[in-house]
Amino acid sequence: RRSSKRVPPGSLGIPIIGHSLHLLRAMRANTAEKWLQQRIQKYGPISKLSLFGKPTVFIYGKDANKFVFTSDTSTLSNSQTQSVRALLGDRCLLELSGQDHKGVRDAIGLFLNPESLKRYVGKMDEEVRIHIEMHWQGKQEVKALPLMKTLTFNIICTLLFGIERGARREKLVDWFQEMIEGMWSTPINFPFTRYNRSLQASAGIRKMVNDFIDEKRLKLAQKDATNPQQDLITCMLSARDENNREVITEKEIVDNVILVMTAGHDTSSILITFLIQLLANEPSVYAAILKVLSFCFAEQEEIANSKPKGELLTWEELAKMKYTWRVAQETLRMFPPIFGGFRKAVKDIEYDGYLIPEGWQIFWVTNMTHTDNTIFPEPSKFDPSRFENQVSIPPYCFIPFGGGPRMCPGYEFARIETLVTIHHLVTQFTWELLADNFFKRDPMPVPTKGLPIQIVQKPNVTS
Ligand code: HEM
Repeated sequence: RRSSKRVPPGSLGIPIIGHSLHLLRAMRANTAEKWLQQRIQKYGPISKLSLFGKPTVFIYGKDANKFVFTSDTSTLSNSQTQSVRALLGDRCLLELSGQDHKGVRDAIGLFLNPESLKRYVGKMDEEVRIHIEMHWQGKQEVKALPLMKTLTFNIICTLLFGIERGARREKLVDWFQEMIEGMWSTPINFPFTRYNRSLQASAGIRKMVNDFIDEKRLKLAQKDATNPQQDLITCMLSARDENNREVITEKEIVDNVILVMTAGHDTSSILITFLIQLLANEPSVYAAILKVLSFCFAEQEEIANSKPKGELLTWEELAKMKYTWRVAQETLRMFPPIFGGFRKAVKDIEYDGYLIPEGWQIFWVTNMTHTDNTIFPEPSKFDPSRFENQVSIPPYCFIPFGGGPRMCPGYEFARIETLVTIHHLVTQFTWELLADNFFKRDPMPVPTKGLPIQIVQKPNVTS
């Protein structure tokens, strides 16, 4: 029986196209928040529209976030756009629910829980040092965004998947960039469309990941892998039920390798890029930031000076980088890499006096609570001290990593790679911006020119 409630106000727009082009255009012009604010003014806090071919309800605010992140699978399921599903695969975590979701998430979590991550800090540090030696030292100008993408991709390849440096890794990174570019595109599959190029890149990645799986399977059979949990692929291959049958199918391994690589490198690279932008040595432009920069520098310098030159960072030292992490959190508040996401109503839902019909999408947006001045006073001011007392921030209001059972499992991983990278950058270099700091959302926020910076290496560097 249908509820007597009515669906939220708004219009579903032109069939198929709906409001997707409006939203994508606003994101590219960096006016998506304004576009949504106009909807709120016109229709109120809950309204209907049509996005990526589906009727959708846009909701925002603390209660809306709580509803999205904590509703169980009998009410809401995860929902991706058609292009995301086609590119990442229908057995990746984003598509799974209930026990299927839990099983795969537990396997991935084996690598991403803080206990395991403690072991990775030194390796992560090595990767960052190699990267700085190859791409920063001896240079006067660099482009931060592409470099951070290379760094975070290399970290994931080495640490999580044990994929060695070389031609294959480089091919893989090219395909990833190509695939990601079409992820939020209109799914029109004709030769030369963005979506078509992404699909081709995704097929290339799939083939390569299948080859990695074959190699790791062989090593496992030869008992070469003394520690079956040494990388994520080997671990998923080793997972067995009581009858010694593989628990995770080969397709699930492929889909989730692609998901973790996508979710894990683009997001962190954007966070670090925005941190580099904020910590630029531009006192005339960023007088307020100068204080942040000097606090951050003092914290990192103290850690660098407390240890012998060349010694790798430790988990305990990362725990001391409290101020730097607050700067990163404030960066995530103002420039969340993930703009928002979708869930699907599994049944007719009554929400806030309205009916959300079964099958409709629900669109949640990070920025709307991050820039709400009742939660974060003076939201356009960059102020890391907001995070000094974490409990003062109400639950479900700071949501760069989502929340609830689907909350980003890579949170700690991202924290470690951000802190290690910023440690080396601020203790070894100063930098100035070489272009304006305008950015667009594509769909993640990216500085339009890739953030070119002029760098100066500090004398007597302690690294
Ligand atoms: C600054 C860095 C990062 C940000 C801002 C971020 C943000 C997010 C967000 C908003 C979600 C969706 C949550 C939801 O739908 O409720 C998510 C999911 C996910 N993230 Fe991250 N992420 C980051 C880094 C990482 C890293 C480093 C990894 C892996 C190494 C990772 C792996 C994943 C996975 C696998 C999911 C899907 C979880 C699920 O559906 O159960 N992320 N992330």
